Amino acid sequence: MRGEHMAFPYDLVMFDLDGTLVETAPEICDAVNDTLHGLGLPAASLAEVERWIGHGTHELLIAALACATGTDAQAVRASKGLASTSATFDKHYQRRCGTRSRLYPGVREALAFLRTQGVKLAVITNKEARYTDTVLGVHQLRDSFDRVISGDSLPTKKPDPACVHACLHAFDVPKTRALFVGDSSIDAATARNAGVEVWLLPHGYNMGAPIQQCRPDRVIADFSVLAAEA
Ligand SMILES: O=C(O)COP(=O)(O)O
Repeated sequence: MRGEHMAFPYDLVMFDLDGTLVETAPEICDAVNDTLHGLGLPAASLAEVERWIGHGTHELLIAALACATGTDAQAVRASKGLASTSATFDKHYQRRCGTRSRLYPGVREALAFLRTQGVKLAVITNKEARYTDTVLGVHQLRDSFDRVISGDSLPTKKPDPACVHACLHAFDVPKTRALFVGDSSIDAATARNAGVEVWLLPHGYNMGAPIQQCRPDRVIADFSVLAAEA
């Protein structure tokens, strides 16, 4: 039931970052191509980069190098040059962060609204913490969340449910009062593994597959739906 006197039905909302709160692929693509160009390798397309998002930025770099060199991820992982290429990419990505990323419409308003409802807010991303921090910083989002868990914050990353369990435990919220909002099959699997409800947005990065295939509890068109729930 909805109505102006109804409270928001969750005490904790956990958001994915890339493709959910922030459109990050264009500047990740720039940083990848800065790196590939420096190695004399062919550029990646934006569509390819969008498909590689989901398992963390280091995995994305490995996928890009495999594609550009015509090898596979295993060969790239075993290659001697990976550490220095990774360090080069790191510089490029830190420099590119904030140049071509943008918040999706309604994000700031939805977060502000949920705050007024006393809802605890978390980011759960597979992005490494050093990049998560830069992206949240350039978009003035660092103070918007009660907890941020990145791909290297815990011994495991999504779809392992440990990240969700950590938030439930930190805020003493039962599973039934927690919601995961994401954009991919990884987010759907994380939420299911943790036993919490999952809503997915169709505007992000789902490795090229339609979001309906993930069978979320709901597909939501945009962030206005979050405010409409109260
Ligand atoms: O960096 C990635 O590949 C994934 O990030 P996400 O978990 O925020 O979608």
